[in-house]
Order: sequence, then structure tokens, then C-alpha cells
Amino acid sequence: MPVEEFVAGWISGALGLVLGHPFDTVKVRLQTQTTYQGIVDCMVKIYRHESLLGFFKGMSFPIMSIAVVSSVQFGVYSNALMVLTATSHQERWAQPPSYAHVFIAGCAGGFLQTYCLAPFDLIKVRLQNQTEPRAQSGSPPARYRGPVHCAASIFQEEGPRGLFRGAWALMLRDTPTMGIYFVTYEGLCRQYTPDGQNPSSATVLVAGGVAGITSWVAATPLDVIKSRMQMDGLRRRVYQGVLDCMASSVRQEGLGVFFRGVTINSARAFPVNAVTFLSYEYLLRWWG
Ligand SMILES: C[N+](C)(C)CCCC[C@H](N)C(=O)O
Repeated sequence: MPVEEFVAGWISGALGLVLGHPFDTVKVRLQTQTTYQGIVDCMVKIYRHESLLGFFKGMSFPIMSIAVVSSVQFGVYSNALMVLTATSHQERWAQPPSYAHVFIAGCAGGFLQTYCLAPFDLIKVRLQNQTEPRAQSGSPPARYRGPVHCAASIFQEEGPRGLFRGAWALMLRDTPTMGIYFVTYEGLCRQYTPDGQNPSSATVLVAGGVAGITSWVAATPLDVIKSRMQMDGLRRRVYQGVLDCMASSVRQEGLGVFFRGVTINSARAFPVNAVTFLSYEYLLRWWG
């Protein structure tokens, strides 16, 4: 099994993650809290109350877990394609796989990635939603002191299954949209690359960026539900399950609720996924 695919996925995912985290914090807050008027209001408030550090809350765990999450995403995708089409990554531009195979391999990557991602994503969302400024004398302390304390508290207060809160919504979000992600990327690369050649850097950047936006727009409705389920259980349980969370969110806020955070998420998705794919392609070419 080609290990390079996993390592390239890890490095590329980490680069994208750091670049996109400040946008991600704004997105999560807009999806789960009602105190902000919009993107600019949310950014200004975070900066005023929590300084620049506020934007980087909840980043340390994702940085550690990205090794597993991103390498599973790309590694499973690429190895699934190899099984389906009997071509390695290097041969793939010369003998392009069918879009059905790309989609299935993408879904497989998305599905398996969910299991690694769920607990880390939960902790990220809980920490991103803490609005207290960093420990200052006098101000009330935040509920969670950091990622390890957060994980331990969830385990104690909500049980081991509590660590997988929102995992079902996450799986429903990522399985099909990871298929969309890779199909968009492949489709755009082929469109702008002469047959049999490697795509240029500009093509990879644009195709990666657009794949990020397209898949995230499709993923946003379930992303909102996922974030809400993850915050549920912190105080009083409000939602019975995914469907109940959807129904009660729509009842209270209208259909627009499914697109909360979509603008900031798209602004984040372009650079994050452009850089991720560029780094992924270059690392594999370099090692190949
Ligand atoms: C989840 N969904 C399949 C829509 C997009 C996947 C893109 C993954 C990338 N690391 C990012 O954070 O943007």
C-alpha cells in the first residue's frame, strides 16, 4: 500500500488547517450562537474581547489529529482508486479513472475519515465556542481549560459516547460531499489540462479551491446540524437526534438556517483546499 499518499495527505492537510482556522472559528460561532450580527461583527467582537488569539482557539487538537484525519482522507481515496482502477497515482493522469470510480473512492475516504475526526472535531467546536478571554485575573474562568481538560470533562460528564456526539451528522455530511470534492477536483483538472499531461500549478490551485467551495456549499446544511448537536449536551439536552435538530432549527429560524456560515466557509474553503491540493500533488510528484 503506497504510504506516500498518507504522508502527503497529512502535510497538505496541516498547511490548509492553519491557514483556515481563523475563518473556521468565525463560522462555528455564527452557526451556533445568536449574539453576532454577521461576519464582520463577529470578527470585531472576537478581536476586541479575546484578541487575535481568540481566532486560534481550539486549534491544537486539530493540528495533532490532522495527521490521522487527512492521511486517511487522501490515503483511503487514492488506495480505493487503485483497487477500483488498477492504476497508481503517477499513472493516473495518463489513464484517467471514470468519475463514478472517483466518486466512490471519495465517499470511502469521507466515510472512514469520520471515525477519526468525530471526537477531535467535537473538542474543537466546544473550545471555539468559549468566548471568555484567555485566563486573566478577575474574569470568570472558561469551562474548559484546554483540549485535554475538555476531552476529560466530556468523558466524565457525558460518558464515553459523549465524545462521539454529532458523529452521525458528521458522517452524513462527509460521505457524499467528499465524493463531490474529488469529482470536482478531477473534473476541473482534466478540463484545463491537455490529455496525458500533469496539470499545471495554476490549474491545481483553482481546481482545489473550487472543489473546496463546491463540497462545502453542499455540506453546509449538515454542518450546521452537526455543530449544533455537538454543542447540545453542554447544558440541557435539547435535541433528540439529527432529524429533531433539523426540524426544531427550521421551526425557530426558517430554512435559511441551513446556510448559516456558508459565506465565511466558502471564503475559507478556497485558499485552504487550493494549498492542500497543490502541496499534495507536488509532494507525490517529488517522491514519485
Ligand atoms: C467536508 N467536505 C467534504 C465538504 C470538505 C472536505 C475538505 C477538507 C479540507 N481539509 C477542509 O477543511 O476544507
